[in-house]
Amino acid sequence: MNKEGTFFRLLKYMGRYKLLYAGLIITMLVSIVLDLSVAWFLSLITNAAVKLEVDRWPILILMGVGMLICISLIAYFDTYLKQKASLKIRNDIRQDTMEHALRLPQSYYDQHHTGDLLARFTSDNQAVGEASGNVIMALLKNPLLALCAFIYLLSIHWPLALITISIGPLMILAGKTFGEVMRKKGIRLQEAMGRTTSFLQDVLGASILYKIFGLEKKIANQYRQYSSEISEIERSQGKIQGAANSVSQGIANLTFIIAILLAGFFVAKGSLEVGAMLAFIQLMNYLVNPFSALPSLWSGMQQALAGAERIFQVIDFPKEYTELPQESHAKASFSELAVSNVGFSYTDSVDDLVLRDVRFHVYAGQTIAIVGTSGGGKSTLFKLLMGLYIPTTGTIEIDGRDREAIGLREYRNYFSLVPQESVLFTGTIRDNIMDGNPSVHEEQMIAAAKQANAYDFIMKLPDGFETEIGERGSRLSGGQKQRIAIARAILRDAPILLLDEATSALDNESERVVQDALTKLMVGKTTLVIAHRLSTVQNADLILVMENGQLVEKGTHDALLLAGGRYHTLYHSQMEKDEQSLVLEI
Ligand SMILES: Nc1ncnc2c1ncn2[C@@H]1O[C@H](COP(=O)(O)OP(=O)(O)OP(=O)(O)O)[C@@H](O)[C@H]1O
Repeated sequence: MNKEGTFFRLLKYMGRYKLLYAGLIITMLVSIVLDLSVAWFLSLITNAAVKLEVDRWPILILMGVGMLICISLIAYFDTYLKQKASLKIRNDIRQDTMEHALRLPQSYYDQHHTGDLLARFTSDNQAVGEASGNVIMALLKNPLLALCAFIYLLSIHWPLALITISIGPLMILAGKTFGEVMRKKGIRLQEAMGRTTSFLQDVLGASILYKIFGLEKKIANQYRQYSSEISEIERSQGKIQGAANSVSQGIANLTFIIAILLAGFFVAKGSLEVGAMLAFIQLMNYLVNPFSALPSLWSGMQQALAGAERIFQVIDFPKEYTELPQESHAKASFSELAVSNVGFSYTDSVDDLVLRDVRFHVYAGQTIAIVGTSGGGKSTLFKLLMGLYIPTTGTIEIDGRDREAIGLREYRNYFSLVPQESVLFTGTIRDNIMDGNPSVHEEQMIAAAKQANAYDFIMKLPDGFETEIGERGSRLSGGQKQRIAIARAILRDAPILLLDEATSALDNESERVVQDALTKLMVGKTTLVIAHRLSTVQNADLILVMENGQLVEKGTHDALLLAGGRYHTLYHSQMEKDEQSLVLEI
């Protein structure tokens, strides 16, 4: 997107608050009038002093006090309204970004680091907020104030006014030159911020890992590099800002000196009053200052546009749903899941397929086990079943209808998932269980916890169901987290259950309790289970053996053993390993 496009999109957000901006324009106009009246007031005082008109002082004092009060009031309203506009726009953009983020396809999250996404919610959002309040209003006010001051100057002494205005084109040129460089630096800075946030998120969320592996020094060095990169860009931004200020101040001071020398000369020649000269000097401030502020304002705007561009990249990424889905309700039942000729590539290229010609049927109430070597495509198949990715070739149909015909949200309502390591949200145990179905009653929630073998341990916690579980459940053991996730899945009550090696990360005792909870969860459901331990899948109605993205065998445990193929080899090599480890343990 070009920067004009970005700017107009930002303007649309501002357009939502027309009244607020109308108020800001009014305060801006009043403040311009007040600024100019200060010049006029100066000339009144000076002329009264030169002409020894002492009797005019009471009225002049009253006028001065009146102007001071007005200036203070306007300054208050101006700051308040700018702040309000900026906060409202930041809030709107934040919410739009979130609504889009929630509808982004899984492929976005696989390709982007969440830390980078976070930076777009925070530092980019802040830059945009600054631009839509202070910066844009200053960019409007400054040229207008300069124009009004110029017209006033013309009425005082036109040759002097023309000399003074010559500063304008020079300042605009400086503003454009420095602004463009600042924009590029701005983009680099925001990207570096994104990288650093990603790094911090990884590291701070894995304190155990760096402590155990002694990675502190390595991480500190890496962070030094990230931090130095930010400092380096900020330093060079500082240099550009410094150069912009110095050039603009230089031009401003030069114009100022020339104009004052000439004004003094005209006063000495008697063609200009002393009061007019003072007013002239004050007006010159209003002409020169806005122009000298222009380069840095322009570069601030460019930086904000760089931030806005990064936010709009998220908002423009093709999303899964047009509307934010409503609270989802699991489907009551289903009859048949048909996977036909499914091929899939993460890169959308048929040369890069990680699944090839996968086909099988699952009927209501069956338990299907998916086994095979690492990297064979088991988890990818689950992602396709859950509608996180679309098959590159072939179809997945539930009761004769595919994902598109059913509608994505409704399609996902057929499924419930218990992954290898369950993801819980920061909050209480109750919040996490109720995520399965927020509309159930207390008794149903407790029953689900009991069925998931979680009730006893929850009751032993000081706050029971109200216990805060820490970041992603960090205050719970692996087995406890799995049991909370199972209680959540019980409440969801979806007809198809996907178990992705749900007990593989647990020790024997914990595995037994969780497996028991899973068995209860599986009652009356259709279950697809990814399993590494072949001993756990012997009772499955159908076992699918996957290798290199293909279904190399399928059948029951007994049939596959009899067939003496891949499953037979896998099974026996695992049995041997188990026996060896048993001997070692003894
Ligand atoms: N998001 C992704 N982007 C690109 N390639 C991926 C992605 N996820 C997985 N892959 C690749 O797809 C292939 C299948 O991976 P998948 O995770 O489905 O295997 P798996 O059978 O579940 O393995 P494991 O048993 O080790 O978990 C692998 O070659 C993997 O590198």
